[in-house]
Amino acid sequence: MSDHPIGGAHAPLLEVDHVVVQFGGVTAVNEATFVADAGTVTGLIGPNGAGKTTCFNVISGLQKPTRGKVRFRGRNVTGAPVHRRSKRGMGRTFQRLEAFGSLSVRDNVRVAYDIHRGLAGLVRPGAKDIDALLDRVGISSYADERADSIPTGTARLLELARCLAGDPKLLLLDEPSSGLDESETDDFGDLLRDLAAEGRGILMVEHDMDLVMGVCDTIHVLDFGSIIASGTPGEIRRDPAVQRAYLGYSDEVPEHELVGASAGASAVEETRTDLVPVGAATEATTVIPAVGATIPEDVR
Ligand SMILES: Nc1ncnc2c1ncn2[C@@H]1O[C@H](COP(=O)(O)OP(=O)(O)OP(=O)(O)O)[C@@H](O)[C@H]1O
Repeated sequence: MSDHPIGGAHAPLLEVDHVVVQFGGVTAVNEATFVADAGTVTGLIGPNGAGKTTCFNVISGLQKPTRGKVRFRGRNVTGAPVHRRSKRGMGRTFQRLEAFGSLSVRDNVRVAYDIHRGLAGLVRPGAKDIDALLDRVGISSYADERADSIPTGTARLLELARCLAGDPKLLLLDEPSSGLDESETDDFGDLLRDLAAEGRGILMVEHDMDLVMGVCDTIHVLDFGSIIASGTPGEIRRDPAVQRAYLGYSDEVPEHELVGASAGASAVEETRTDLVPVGAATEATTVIPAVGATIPEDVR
Protein backbone atom coordinates (compact mmCIF):
# COMPACT_ATOMS: atom_id res chain seq x y z
CA MET A 1 0.00 0.00 0.00
CA SER A 2 1.26 3.45 -0.85
CA ASP A 3 2.25 5.61 2.08
CA HIS A 4 3.23 8.56 -0.01
CA PRO A 5 1.84 11.73 1.54
CA ILE A 6 0.62 13.06 -1.77
CA GLY A 7 -0.53 9.76 -3.23
CA GLY A 8 1.22 7.12 -5.32
CA ALA A 9 0.15 8.37 -8.74
CA HIS A 10 2.29 11.48 -8.61
CA ALA A 11 5.04 10.22 -6.37
CA PRO A 12 8.59 10.55 -7.65
CA LEU A 13 10.06 7.25 -8.78
CA LEU A 14 12.48 7.25 -5.84
CA GLU A 15 12.36 9.26 -2.64
CA VAL A 16 15.11 9.30 -0.06
CA ASP A 17 13.52 10.90 2.97
CA HIS A 18 15.66 12.19 5.86
CA VAL A 19 17.90 9.14 5.78
CA VAL A 20 20.52 8.84 8.50
CA VAL A 21 23.17 6.10 8.64
CA GLN A 22 25.50 5.85 11.59
CA PHE A 23 28.41 3.45 11.86
CA GLY A 24 29.35 3.66 15.53
CA GLY A 25 30.46 7.26 15.97
CA VAL A 26 30.58 7.97 12.21
CA THR A 27 27.55 9.58 10.63
CA ALA A 28 27.95 8.41 7.03
CA VAL A 29 24.63 9.85 5.86
CA ASN A 30 23.02 12.74 7.67
CA GLU A 31 19.34 13.53 7.03
CA ALA A 32 19.76 13.06 3.28
CA THR A 33 16.59 13.94 1.39
CA PHE A 34 16.36 13.84 -2.39
CA VAL A 35 14.35 12.35 -5.23
CA ALA A 36 15.02 10.77 -8.60
CA ASP A 37 12.27 10.98 -11.21
CA ALA A 38 11.27 8.62 -13.97
CA GLY A 39 12.50 9.67 -17.39
CA THR A 40 15.45 11.60 -16.00
CA VAL A 41 19.12 11.15 -15.20
CA THR A 42 20.01 12.21 -11.66
CA GLY A 43 23.57 12.56 -10.43
CA LEU A 44 24.74 12.00 -6.87
CA ILE A 45 28.18 13.56 -6.48
CA GLY A 46 30.53 14.54 -3.69
CA PRO A 47 34.03 14.07 -2.33
CA ASN A 48 35.45 10.72 -1.27
CA GLY A 49 33.78 9.49 1.89
CA ALA A 50 30.80 11.83 1.46
CA GLY A 51 28.33 8.95 1.84
CA LYS A 52 27.36 8.25 -1.78
CA THR A 53 27.86 4.48 -1.69
CA THR A 54 26.18 4.26 1.70
CA CYS A 55 23.18 6.09 0.22
CA PHE A 56 23.12 3.61 -2.67
CA ASN A 57 23.26 0.73 -0.19
CA VAL A 58 20.29 2.16 1.70
CA ILE A 59 18.32 2.67 -1.51
CA SER A 60 19.03 -0.83 -2.82
CA GLY A 61 18.47 -2.54 0.53
CA LEU A 62 22.02 -3.58 1.43
CA GLN A 63 22.17 -1.16 4.35
CA LYS A 64 19.45 -0.51 6.89
CA PRO A 65 19.24 3.19 7.70
CA THR A 66 19.47 4.32 11.32
CA ARG A 67 16.53 6.61 10.57
CA GLY A 68 14.57 7.80 7.57
CA LYS A 69 12.69 6.22 4.71
CA VAL A 70 13.11 5.10 1.13
CA ARG A 71 10.08 5.11 -1.14
CA PHE A 72 10.13 3.51 -4.53
CA ARG A 73 7.25 3.91 -6.95
CA GLY A 74 5.19 5.41 -4.15
CA ARG A 75 5.71 2.56 -1.72
CA ASN A 76 7.77 2.53 1.46
CA VAL A 77 10.51 -0.03 0.79
CA THR A 78 12.76 0.90 3.73
CA GLY A 79 12.46 -2.55 5.27
CA ALA A 80 12.17 -4.51 2.02
CA PRO A 81 14.94 -6.97 1.13
CA VAL A 82 17.08 -6.48 -1.97
CA HIS A 83 15.26 -9.09 -4.08
CA ARG A 84 11.88 -7.48 -3.44
CA ARG A 85 13.16 -4.09 -4.56
CA SER A 86 14.68 -5.74 -7.59
CA LYS A 87 11.37 -7.38 -8.41
CA ARG A 88 9.67 -4.02 -8.11
CA GLY A 89 12.02 -2.64 -10.75
CA MET A 90 15.21 -1.48 -9.07
CA GLY A 91 18.48 -2.44 -10.76
CA ARG A 92 21.98 -1.67 -9.58
CA THR A 93 25.54 -1.86 -10.83
CA PHE A 94 28.49 -1.83 -8.44
CA GLN A 95 31.92 -0.20 -8.39
CA ARG A 96 33.41 -3.67 -8.18
CA LEU A 97 32.60 -5.94 -11.08
CA GLU A 98 30.16 -8.76 -10.45
CA ALA A 99 30.13 -10.75 -13.69
CA PHE A 100 31.03 -14.46 -13.84
CA GLY A 101 34.63 -14.41 -15.07
CA SER A 102 34.70 -17.88 -16.59
CA LEU A 103 31.54 -17.34 -18.65
CA SER A 104 31.42 -15.54 -21.95
CA VAL A 105 30.02 -12.04 -22.13
CA ARG A 106 26.94 -13.43 -23.91
CA ASP A 107 26.40 -16.14 -21.29
CA ASN A 108 26.68 -13.60 -18.51
CA VAL A 109 23.78 -11.72 -20.01
CA ARG A 110 21.88 -14.99 -20.55
CA VAL A 111 22.30 -15.84 -16.85
CA ALA A 112 21.14 -12.37 -15.87
CA TYR A 113 17.99 -12.84 -17.96
CA ASP A 114 17.40 -16.21 -16.29
CA ILE A 115 17.88 -14.78 -12.79
CA HIS A 116 15.52 -11.88 -13.41
CA ARG A 117 12.85 -14.01 -15.02
CA GLY A 118 13.09 -16.73 -12.39
CA LEU A 119 10.43 -19.39 -12.69
CA ALA A 120 8.50 -17.13 -15.01
CA GLY A 121 11.33 -17.58 -17.47
CA LEU A 122 9.98 -20.83 -18.84
CA VAL A 123 10.60 -19.37 -22.23
CA ARG A 124 14.31 -18.62 -22.24
CA PRO A 125 15.53 -15.45 -23.90
CA GLY A 126 16.40 -15.96 -27.51
CA ALA A 127 19.90 -15.29 -28.80
CA LYS A 128 18.35 -12.33 -30.58
CA ASP A 129 17.30 -10.68 -27.27
CA ILE A 130 20.74 -11.16 -25.80
CA ASP A 131 22.60 -9.95 -28.85
CA ALA A 132 20.32 -6.92 -29.12
CA LEU A 133 21.19 -6.02 -25.55
CA LEU A 134 24.91 -6.46 -26.14
CA ASP A 135 24.57 -4.29 -29.21
CA ARG A 136 22.66 -1.67 -27.29
CA VAL A 137 25.43 -1.19 -24.74
CA GLY A 138 28.08 -1.40 -27.47
CA ILE A 139 29.89 -4.63 -26.55
CA SER A 140 28.75 -7.02 -29.31
CA SER A 141 32.29 -7.56 -30.47
CA TYR A 142 33.14 -9.09 -27.07
CA ALA A 143 30.15 -11.48 -27.02
CA ASP A 144 32.24 -14.65 -27.16
CA GLU A 145 35.08 -13.47 -24.93
CA ARG A 146 35.39 -14.67 -21.36
CA ALA A 147 34.20 -11.95 -19.00
CA ASP A 148 37.49 -12.03 -17.09
CA SER A 149 39.44 -11.21 -20.24
CA ILE A 150 37.69 -8.02 -21.31
CA PRO A 151 38.85 -4.47 -20.49
CA THR A 152 37.47 -2.85 -17.32
CA GLY A 153 35.37 -0.31 -19.21
CA THR A 154 33.80 -3.10 -21.29
CA ALA A 155 33.15 -5.07 -18.12
CA ARG A 156 31.24 -2.09 -16.72
CA LEU A 157 29.09 -2.04 -19.85
CA LEU A 158 28.52 -5.77 -19.37
CA GLU A 159 27.32 -4.99 -15.82
CA LEU A 160 24.91 -2.50 -17.32
CA ALA A 161 23.66 -5.07 -19.85
CA ARG A 162 23.13 -7.60 -17.03
CA CYS A 163 21.20 -4.98 -15.12
CA LEU A 164 19.09 -4.07 -18.16
CA ALA A 165 18.20 -7.74 -18.60
CA GLY A 166 15.88 -7.20 -15.63
CA ASP A 167 14.15 -4.32 -17.44
CA PRO A 168 14.53 -2.01 -14.41
CA LYS A 169 12.43 1.10 -13.90
CA LEU A 170 15.21 2.62 -11.82
CA LEU A 171 18.90 2.11 -12.56
CA LEU A 172 21.38 2.78 -9.77
CA LEU A 173 24.79 3.15 -11.39
CA ASP A 174 27.90 3.36 -9.20
CA GLU A 175 30.78 4.97 -11.12
CA PRO A 176 29.66 3.44 -14.41
CA SER A 177 32.11 5.27 -16.66
CA SER A 178 35.36 4.36 -14.95
CA GLY A 179 37.57 2.53 -17.39
CA LEU A 180 35.86 4.00 -20.46
CA ASP A 181 37.86 6.20 -22.81
CA GLU A 182 36.56 9.58 -23.98
CA SER A 183 34.64 8.36 -27.00
CA GLU A 184 33.20 5.36 -25.11
CA THR A 185 32.11 7.79 -22.38
CA ASP A 186 30.36 9.95 -24.99
CA ASP A 187 28.51 6.89 -26.32
CA PHE A 188 27.69 5.89 -22.77
CA GLY A 189 26.20 9.33 -22.11
CA ASP A 190 24.00 8.94 -25.21
CA LEU A 191 22.88 5.54 -23.97
CA LEU A 192 21.92 6.99 -20.58
CA ARG A 193 19.83 9.66 -22.30
CA ASP A 194 18.12 6.98 -24.43
CA LEU A 195 17.35 4.87 -21.38
CA ALA A 196 15.85 7.89 -19.64
CA ALA A 197 13.84 8.75 -22.75
CA GLU A 198 12.23 5.30 -22.44
CA GLY A 199 10.86 6.44 -19.09
CA ARG A 200 13.44 4.82 -16.84
CA GLY A 201 14.91 6.75 -13.94
CA ILE A 202 18.68 6.75 -13.58
CA LEU A 203 20.54 7.64 -10.40
CA MET A 204 24.26 7.75 -10.91
CA VAL A 205 27.27 8.17 -8.63
CA GLU A 206 30.00 9.42 -10.92
CA HIS A 207 33.25 11.36 -10.65
CA ASP A 208 33.57 12.26 -14.34
CA MET A 209 32.26 15.82 -14.24
CA ASP A 210 32.00 16.15 -18.03
CA LEU A 211 29.66 13.17 -18.07
CA VAL A 212 27.70 14.31 -15.01
CA MET A 213 27.30 17.87 -16.27
CA GLY A 214 26.52 16.68 -19.78
CA VAL A 215 23.81 14.08 -19.13
CA CYS A 216 22.17 14.79 -15.77
CA ASP A 217 18.88 16.62 -15.48
CA THR A 218 19.35 17.07 -11.77
CA ILE A 219 22.35 16.73 -9.48
CA HIS A 220 22.45 16.26 -5.72
CA VAL A 221 25.69 17.00 -3.91
CA LEU A 222 26.68 15.17 -0.75
CA ASP A 223 29.33 16.42 1.63
CA PHE A 224 30.04 14.78 4.99
CA GLY A 225 26.80 12.83 4.62
CA SER A 226 24.56 15.87 4.05
CA ILE A 227 23.00 17.12 0.85
CA ILE A 228 24.55 20.57 0.41
CA ALA A 229 22.97 21.39 -2.95
CA SER A 230 20.44 20.09 -5.47
CA GLY A 231 19.79 21.55 -8.89
CA THR A 232 20.46 21.53 -12.58
CA PRO A 233 24.05 21.16 -13.81
CA GLY A 234 24.20 24.94 -14.33
CA GLU A 235 22.98 25.63 -10.81
CA ILE A 236 25.37 23.12 -9.28
CA ARG A 237 28.32 24.48 -11.25
CA ARG A 238 27.63 27.97 -9.95
CA ASP A 239 26.94 27.01 -6.34
CA PRO A 240 29.74 28.43 -4.15
CA ALA A 241 29.26 25.76 -1.47
CA VAL A 242 29.70 23.04 -4.09
CA GLN A 243 32.72 24.81 -5.50
CA ARG A 244 34.29 24.84 -2.06
CA ALA A 245 33.40 21.29 -1.12
CA TYR A 246 33.99 19.48 -4.37
CA LEU A 247 34.64 21.37 -7.58
CA GLY A 248 37.88 23.26 -8.20
CA TYR A 249 38.07 26.33 -6.01
CA SER A 250 40.74 28.39 -4.33
CA ASP A 251 40.12 30.56 -1.27
CA GLU A 252 42.43 33.25 -2.62
CA VAL A 253 40.06 34.00 -5.48
CA PRO A 254 37.07 36.23 -4.80
CA GLU A 255 33.70 34.51 -5.17
CA HIS A 256 32.56 36.83 -7.95
CA GLU A 257 35.25 35.26 -10.12
CA LEU A 258 33.83 31.79 -9.71
CA VAL A 259 32.31 30.26 -12.81
CA GLY A 260 28.90 31.78 -13.41
CA ALA A 261 28.85 33.51 -10.01
CA SER A 262 27.65 36.79 -11.46
CA ALA A 263 24.31 37.37 -13.11
CA GLY A 264 26.19 38.38 -16.22
CA ALA A 265 28.00 35.09 -16.63
CA SER A 266 28.77 34.60 -20.28
CA ALA A 267 27.24 31.94 -22.45
CA VAL A 268 30.67 30.35 -22.65
CA GLU A 269 30.84 30.09 -18.89
CA GLU A 270 27.30 28.78 -18.75
CA THR A 271 28.10 25.88 -20.98
CA ARG A 272 31.62 25.03 -19.92
CA THR A 273 32.13 21.69 -18.29
CA ASP A 274 35.81 21.97 -17.53
CA LEU A 275 35.32 21.27 -13.86
CA VAL A 276 36.80 18.40 -11.98
CA PRO A 277 36.54 17.50 -8.34
CA VAL A 278 39.03 19.04 -5.94
CA GLY A 279 42.09 16.87 -5.58
CA ALA A 280 41.96 15.69 -9.15
CA ALA A 281 44.61 18.07 -10.42
CA THR A 282 48.05 19.09 -9.27
CA GLU A 283 47.82 22.82 -10.02
CA ALA A 284 46.16 25.18 -7.57
CA THR A 285 43.81 27.05 -9.85
CA THR A 286 40.40 28.58 -9.45
CA VAL A 287 38.60 26.19 -11.72
CA ILE A 288 40.81 23.31 -12.58
CA PRO A 289 40.81 22.55 -16.30
CA ALA A 290 39.97 18.94 -16.81
CA VAL A 291 42.13 16.77 -18.96
CA GLY A 292 39.50 14.30 -20.03
CA ALA A 293 37.95 15.22 -16.66
CA THR A 294 38.29 11.69 -15.35
CA ILE A 295 39.89 11.43 -11.96
CA PRO A 296 42.88 9.15 -11.70
CA GLU A 297 42.27 6.05 -9.60
CA ASP A 298 44.80 7.17 -7.00
CA VAL A 299 42.88 10.26 -5.97
CA ARG A 300 39.50 8.59 -5.66
N1 LIG B 1 30.65 -0.38 6.99
C1 LIG B 1 31.17 0.76 7.44
N2 LIG B 1 31.62 0.87 8.70
C2 LIG B 1 32.13 2.01 9.17
N3 LIG B 1 32.24 3.15 8.47
C3 LIG B 1 31.81 3.10 7.19
C4 LIG B 1 31.26 1.92 6.61
N4 LIG B 1 30.92 2.19 5.32
C5 LIG B 1 31.24 3.47 5.10
N5 LIG B 1 31.79 4.03 6.22
C6 LIG B 1 32.22 5.42 6.38
O1 LIG B 1 31.12 6.22 6.02
C7 LIG B 1 31.57 7.36 5.28
C8 LIG B 1 30.90 7.40 3.92
O2 LIG B 1 31.46 6.34 3.12
P1 LIG B 1 30.94 6.04 1.64
O3 LIG B 1 31.72 4.86 1.15
O4 LIG B 1 29.48 5.95 1.63
O5 LIG B 1 31.40 7.36 0.88
P2 LIG B 1 31.49 7.61 -0.69
O6 LIG B 1 30.99 8.99 -0.90
O7 LIG B 1 30.83 6.52 -1.43
O8 LIG B 1 33.06 7.57 -0.94
P3 LIG B 1 33.87 7.14 -2.29
O9 LIG B 1 33.65 8.25 -3.28
O10 LIG B 1 35.28 7.11 -1.79
O11 LIG B 1 33.35 5.81 -2.74
C9 LIG B 1 33.08 7.29 5.25
O12 LIG B 1 33.58 8.03 6.33
C10 LIG B 1 33.34 5.81 5.44
O13 LIG B 1 34.60 5.60 6.03
